[in-house]
Amino acid sequence: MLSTTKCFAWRLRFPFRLPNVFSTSLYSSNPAAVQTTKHPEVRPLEDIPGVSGKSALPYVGSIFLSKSLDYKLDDVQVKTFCSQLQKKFGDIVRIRIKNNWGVFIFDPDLAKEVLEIQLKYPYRPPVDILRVYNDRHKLSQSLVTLNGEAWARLRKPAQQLMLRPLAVSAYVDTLSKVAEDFVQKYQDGGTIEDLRPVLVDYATESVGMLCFNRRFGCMDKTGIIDIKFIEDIFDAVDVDSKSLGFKPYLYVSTPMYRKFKRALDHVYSVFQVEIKNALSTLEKVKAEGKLEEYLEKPNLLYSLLSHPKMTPADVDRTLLDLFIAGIESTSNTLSLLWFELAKNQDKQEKLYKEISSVCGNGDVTKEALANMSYLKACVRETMRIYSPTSPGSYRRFDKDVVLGGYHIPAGTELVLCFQQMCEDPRLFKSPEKFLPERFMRDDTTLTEEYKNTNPFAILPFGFGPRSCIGQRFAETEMHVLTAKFFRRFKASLLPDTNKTMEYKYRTFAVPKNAVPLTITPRV
Ligand code: HEM
Repeated sequence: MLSTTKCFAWRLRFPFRLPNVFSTSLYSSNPAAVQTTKHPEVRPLEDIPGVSGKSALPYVGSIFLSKSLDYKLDDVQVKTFCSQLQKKFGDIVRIRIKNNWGVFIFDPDLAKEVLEIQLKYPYRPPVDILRVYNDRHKLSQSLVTLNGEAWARLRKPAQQLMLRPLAVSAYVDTLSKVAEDFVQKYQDGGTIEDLRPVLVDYATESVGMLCFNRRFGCMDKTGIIDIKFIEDIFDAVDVDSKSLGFKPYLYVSTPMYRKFKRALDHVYSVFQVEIKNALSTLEKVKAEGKLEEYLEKPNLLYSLLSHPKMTPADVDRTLLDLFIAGIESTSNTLSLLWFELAKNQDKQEKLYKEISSVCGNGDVTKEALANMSYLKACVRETMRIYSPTSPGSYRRFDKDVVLGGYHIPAGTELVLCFQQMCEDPRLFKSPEKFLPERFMRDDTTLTEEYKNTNPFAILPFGFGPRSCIGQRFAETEMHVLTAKFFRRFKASLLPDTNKTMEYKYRTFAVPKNAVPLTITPRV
């Protein structure tokens, strides 16, 4: 029998915490709006298959529901919980979330309907512990702690720079040298004891370049950022996200908050120095009349500072968000991708052939990457097998809407379970297999039934105005390094390595155990 704490825990393992739903004012549906959406064919929310009886009671319903499902509290419990909901009720499920209703969606066409509802300011629950830290230190809030107009004001300038198509070529230039240094480190081959930490170093070095146009020295351990602190930040965010809404750190200094504060103080102090140095370099090159030449290289910091609507404080907070979000995400996805490539030697060979034929004797350029469709399919397939976040995306509308013929009152919490969709054999044939070919239109090795995938079943970076702002950077970072590395080395798992990857969620999917790799230089 699960304890009450455990029963609640599923609710708190979402990558981005659900909001405090005790505030009824947020959730009371507007009767006028209900009327406008009513239609003879539109059925009420209560008709959505889901909980009844005690499990439908406000506040305590989720306890009864959890008891009625056979799920175990483990690191992938949100996944287990969602799978059980789907098994029991179907592809659209209504459950109680505190005093509100939550609707879980397992059908890509319904997910599409949700995502296509235009919202100027899509809401996402803020990263609370960071919000509190900022308040306490009288710092401005940032992308991950803001919503509404305040969020949009910060998002717009950063998005213009980071997600425009031209950004990719700038990123290739930025990242190529970092990736080359990574590959050089292993030029003689040998064994990498654990992939994750070395890829964390690469990701930190890369995102340091994005933010400050300078090398931090993470890959040769002379770095000014102590990576341990980044992990402490994610640990604390993770613990906070399981806190059942009880936040003692709001009143007393808890060990968890102290850990978070110590880590963020460190990162923030490095940032202060970096920003100061970057500004004095700019002053210097301006005084020397070399600004134009200096800015030939992409310079996010300068571009954000020059934006008329960004204050220096906004810039500093935006860069900090990018820096922190940018490390755990790509390093873990890369670890999982390389594990799959080492496990599936035939796929690795196919990738090697693509890289060699596209690059010839030349470098991995932007043009070359544009022609590496198998590489991109490998990354996509990795994110299908190991959904980077669990269970998927979250939406909440401030007006009533109709979805799949059901009336959804304003404030209902909608959870789009992409993780389950990605593992659904109706949507992806043989979902347990690593088959990048399913995303290759021109490939003839798989039959059409493998390839008939619905794009709304796999959205690892989210969708729409609030999707991942780092998507292009992250993809380029993974593509450049993977192309350079697998062109140079053949990688295999050690003979006693478990072929089933065990992983957990710490906001992002993280391998539970060390991932060792043997690498042999290709001649
Ligand atoms: C494999 C790599 C990555 C994955 C899978 C990923 C995934 C996501 C997802 C799912 C979201 C939330 C989208 C939503 O709520 O609809 C998000 C938001 C965000 N990501 Fe990423 N991300 C990755 C890499 C990065 C990188 C490299 C950066 C920074 C350079 C970054 C910065 C951010 C930021 C700042 C947000 C919040 C955006 C906002 O609220 O406006 N991410 N990411």
